[in-house]
Amino acid sequence: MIRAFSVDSVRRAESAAMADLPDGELMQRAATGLAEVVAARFEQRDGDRVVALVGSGDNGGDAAYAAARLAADGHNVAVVLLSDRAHEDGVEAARGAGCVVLAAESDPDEVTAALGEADVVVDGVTGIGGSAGLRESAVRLRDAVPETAYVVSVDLPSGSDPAGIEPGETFFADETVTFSLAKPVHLLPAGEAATGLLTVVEIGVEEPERAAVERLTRADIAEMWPVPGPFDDKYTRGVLGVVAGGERYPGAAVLATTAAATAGVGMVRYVGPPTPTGLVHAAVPEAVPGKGRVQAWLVGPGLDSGDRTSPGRAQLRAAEDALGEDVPCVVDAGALDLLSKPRSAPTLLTPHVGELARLAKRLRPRGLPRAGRSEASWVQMTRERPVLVARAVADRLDATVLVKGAVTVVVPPTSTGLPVRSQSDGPAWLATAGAGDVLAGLAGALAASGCSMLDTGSMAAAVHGMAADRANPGGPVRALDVALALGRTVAGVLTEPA
Ligand SMILES: NC(=O)C1=CN([C@@H]2O[C@H](COP(=O)(O)OP(=O)(O)OC[C@H]3O[C@@H](n4cnc5c(N)ncnc54)[C@H](OP(=O)(O)O)[C@@H]3O)[C@@H](O)[C@H]2O)[C@@H](O)CC1
Ligand SMILES: Nc1ncnc2c1ncn2[C@@H]1O[C@H](COP(=O)(O)OP(=O)(O)O)[C@@H](O)[C@H]1O
Repeated sequence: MIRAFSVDSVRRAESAAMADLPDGELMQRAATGLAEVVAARFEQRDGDRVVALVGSGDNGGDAAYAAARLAADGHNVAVVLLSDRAHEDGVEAARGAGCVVLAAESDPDEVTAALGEADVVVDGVTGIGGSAGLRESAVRLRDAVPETAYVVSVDLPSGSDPAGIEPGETFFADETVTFSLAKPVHLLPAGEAATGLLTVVEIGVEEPERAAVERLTRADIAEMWPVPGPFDDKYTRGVLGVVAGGERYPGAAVLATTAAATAGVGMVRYVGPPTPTGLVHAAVPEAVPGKGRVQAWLVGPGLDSGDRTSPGRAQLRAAEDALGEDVPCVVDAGALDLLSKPRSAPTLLTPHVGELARLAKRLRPRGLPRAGRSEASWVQMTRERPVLVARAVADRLDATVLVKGAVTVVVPPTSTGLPVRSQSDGPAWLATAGAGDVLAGLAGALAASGCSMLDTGSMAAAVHGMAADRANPGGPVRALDVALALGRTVAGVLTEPA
C-alpha cells in the first residue's frame, strides 16, 4: 500500500524525529538525498548547469544546501532567491561552495539568462508550508524554465496544494523528491500530473498511524481479492442483481453483466426491458433474468429514466426498489438521479465528473465553494476539485463516492474516518464509451462478494485500469475487450502479485 499523510501529521512526525536529532540534521539529510538524486540524473543526461530556486521556507533551505553540495561536486550552480528571508545558513553554504547567488527581484535579467541555460532546475519555492497557487514573481520564474530542462521539485511541485484539494498555478516537475513520507498532493488528481516521477528519500521520519490517502498495489489487491474456498457455492460467493440498460442504451446491460460475470461473481440476475434482456441472454447466458434475492445491486448503467413505456416504467420501479432495499448497492449513471437521501445499506456511487457535478448541483451539499447557476460552472468546480465535491456528496448521502478519471478517487464519508483511495492504473485509451459500464459491473461483483465500499471502489478502479492494458498493451481498447480481459487480469494479479 502506498500511503500519503496530511500536512499536520507530517509536521508532528517531523517534530518527533527532530527531538531525537541534532539541530538541522533532518534538513541535511533531505538536502543530501536531493543532491544525490540530481547528481544521478546528470549521469543519464548531458550538461552540468543547475539553477536552484530558493523560497523563504525550509523547502528553500533544502534546495540551497543541495545546491551547495552539487557545486562542491563540480557542477555549475546558480541559486535564485525569491525573498530576502531565504534560509541564511543554506544560502551561505551555497555561496561558500561557489554557487552564483542571484535575487529574483533585483537581478531579473541574470536570472532569466541562467534559467534559459539550465539543464536541471531545482524547484524549492514552496513545500508543505505553501498553499495552492503561485505569486506573480514565481509564475515568471516558472515560465522562464526552458522545456529542455529537467525540473526536480523539492517535496512537492511549488504552487500545488499540499492536501491535493485546491487547484492553482503550479510548477510542473519531471520528478519530485519527497522526504520519508508521501503527501496527498502526490496521489490526488489536483497534483499527480504536476508531481511527475515521485522519489521518496528516507530521512528517518516515522510513518504516522493514519494515512490521508492510500493507493493499492498489485500485492494489496492479491491479498484483498475475494477468492472462493472449497466450501463456497454460487450463493455464498454472492449474487449481484443488475438493473441497467434500457431500450435506448441496451449495450450498457451487456457490458455491465459481462464484466460482473468475467470478474467472477457467484451469479448475476438481470432486470430490464425485452431488448437488453435478449442481448444479455445472448452475451452472458449464465445471467438469470428477473428479480430475486441478491447480496448487492448494481443500478443505473444505461438506465433511461425518461422511458414511459410499460417495460421502461417497470425497470425504473425495479431500480427504485433496489435502492430502497437494505443491501449494498453500486449506483451509477442514470440511477444517480434517483438518490436524494442516505440509504440504509452500504452504497458506492460511481459518477464521472459531469454526473458528480449534476448530483452536487441538485443536492447542494455543505462544504462547497459557491458555484454559478449554470451546469457548466458546477462541472468546472467538480473538475478542479473532484475530491472536495465527492466528499461533500459522500457526507450528504452517507455513501462512498468514486469519481472516474485518469486518476480515479474513492472518497468515503468523513464520519467513517477512512482514508481516500486514489488509483491511476489505466492507460488514457480507457477513456472510451462503455468503459464506465464495465467498471460498474466489476464493482458490483466485488460488492456482492461482501467487500467494503472503499475496497470495492479502489480494487475495481485498479483492476479495470490493468485490464485495459492487458486487453491491448500500448494501444486502443474497446469497452467489451476490457470486460473480457477482467478474468485474466484477476488471475494475473493473484498469481504474480509483485
Ligand atoms: N520540518 C522539517 O524538519 C523538515 C522540513 N523539510 C522541508 O521543509 C518544508 C516545509 O518548510 P516550511 O514550513 O518552512 O514551508 P515552505 O513550504 O518551505 O515555505 C512556506 C513559505 O513560502 C512562502 N510562500 C508561500 N506561498 C508562496 C508562493 N505561492 N510563492 C512564493 N512564496 C510562497 C511563504 O513565506 P513568505 O514569503 O510569505 O514569507 C510561506 O511561509 C517541507 O516541504 C520540506 O521540504 C525538510 O528539510 C525535511 C525536514
Ligand atoms: N485519461 C484517462 N486515463 C485513464 N483512464 C481514464 C481517462 N479518462 C477516463 N478514464 C476512465 O475511463 C472510464 C470512463 O467511464 P465513463 O465516463 O463512465 O464512460 P461511459 O459512461 O461511456 O461508460 C472510467 O473508468 C475512467 O476512469
